[in-house]
Amino acid sequence: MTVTTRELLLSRIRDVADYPIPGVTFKDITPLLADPEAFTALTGALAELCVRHGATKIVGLEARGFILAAPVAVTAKLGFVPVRKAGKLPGATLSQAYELEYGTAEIEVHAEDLLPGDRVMVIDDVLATGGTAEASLELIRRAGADVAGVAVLMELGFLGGRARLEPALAGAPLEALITL
Ligand SMILES: O=P(O)(O)OC[C@H]1O[C@H](OP(=O)(O)OP(=O)(O)O)[C@H](O)[C@@H]1O
Ligand SMILES: Nc1ncnc2[nH]cnc12
Repeated sequence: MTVTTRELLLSRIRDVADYPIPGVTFKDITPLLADPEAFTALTGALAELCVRHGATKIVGLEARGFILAAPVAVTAKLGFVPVRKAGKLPGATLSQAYELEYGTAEIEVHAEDLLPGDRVMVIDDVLATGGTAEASLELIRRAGADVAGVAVLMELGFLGGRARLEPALAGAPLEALITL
């Protein structure tokens, strides 16, 4: 990704103070999505990382992760598997509980959508504490698939998510287009 593309993405992210809790600056990506040049550059850069790391399948994390992961999967010509918040998927699921920057949550996947032999790249908008990504890697491995890596638009470096995620990555790459 060029420096200009990184600057374009950075310039389109909006800071919203004190949301959803006082003291937390929320990084709103909607202005970036609304700009076709920035959105295309973003999905192209993430798709390139998926191909570079040999992914054969894309996992997107509900909800903001879906916005990026679906166009990335289409661009990279790979299948897309949704990891959803608990209680949303109709079939037999694997579940994983985890702690968020603000609260706790549980995510699920249809185990049959991930197969032994799949090399899965996880796509999300933000890596904050790393709890969501960590839980998704657990689900991928429990389904019998391999982890190709994790790629996010933004890493909130000051929250230490990279260090938390390291054991679960087990040598797989964590890619962030922008680190704040
Ligand atoms: O690294 P973490 O501390 O786990 O935080 C990052 C996660 O938090 C946000 O999702 P959120 O659960 O707020 O849901 P949303 O996508 O539905 O807004 C974001 O989209 C990531 O998935
Ligand atoms: N500070 C933050 N901004 C945007 N998304 C987030 N997800 C978790 N923390 C976040």
